[in-house]
Amino acid sequence: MSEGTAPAAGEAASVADEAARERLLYLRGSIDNLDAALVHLLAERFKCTQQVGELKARHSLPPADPAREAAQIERLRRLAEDAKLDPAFAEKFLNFIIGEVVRHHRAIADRTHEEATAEAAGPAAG
Ligand SMILES: O=C(O)C(=O)C[C@]1(C(=O)O)C=C[C@@H](O)C=C1
Repeated sequence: MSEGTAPAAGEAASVADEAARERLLYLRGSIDNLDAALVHLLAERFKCTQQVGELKARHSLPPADPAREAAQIERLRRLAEDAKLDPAFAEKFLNFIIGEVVRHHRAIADRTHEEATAEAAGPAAG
């Protein structure tokens, strides 16, 4: 190439750097969208489990159901494998979420029990 038309080595590198920066920004935009979707999905899941916790507390059902959890984990590991996601990670993630749900269930059960006890004791004095 004749002098003056070929980009200098430094110029080529900065074009490549610029393309890499654009690609990084593009990918980060998708990551931000996916993180937002995850937050919304989790919020909906916790809305459901809140109702499950209240139902369980009202009917004196145990907060945790290990058989159900085992079935969920087996199913999620299968789905993860199909989706080329590490099944061990999927299992850890589900266990983390369920652990939090069970903690909420226990708090709801304690509150429900306290309310029922107070009601059975009759109107408070004073
Ligand atoms: O399905 C239930 O019984 C729930 O309480 C929900 C849930 C879950 O988060 O998926 C949580 C705790 C149980 O051990 C099993 C499953």
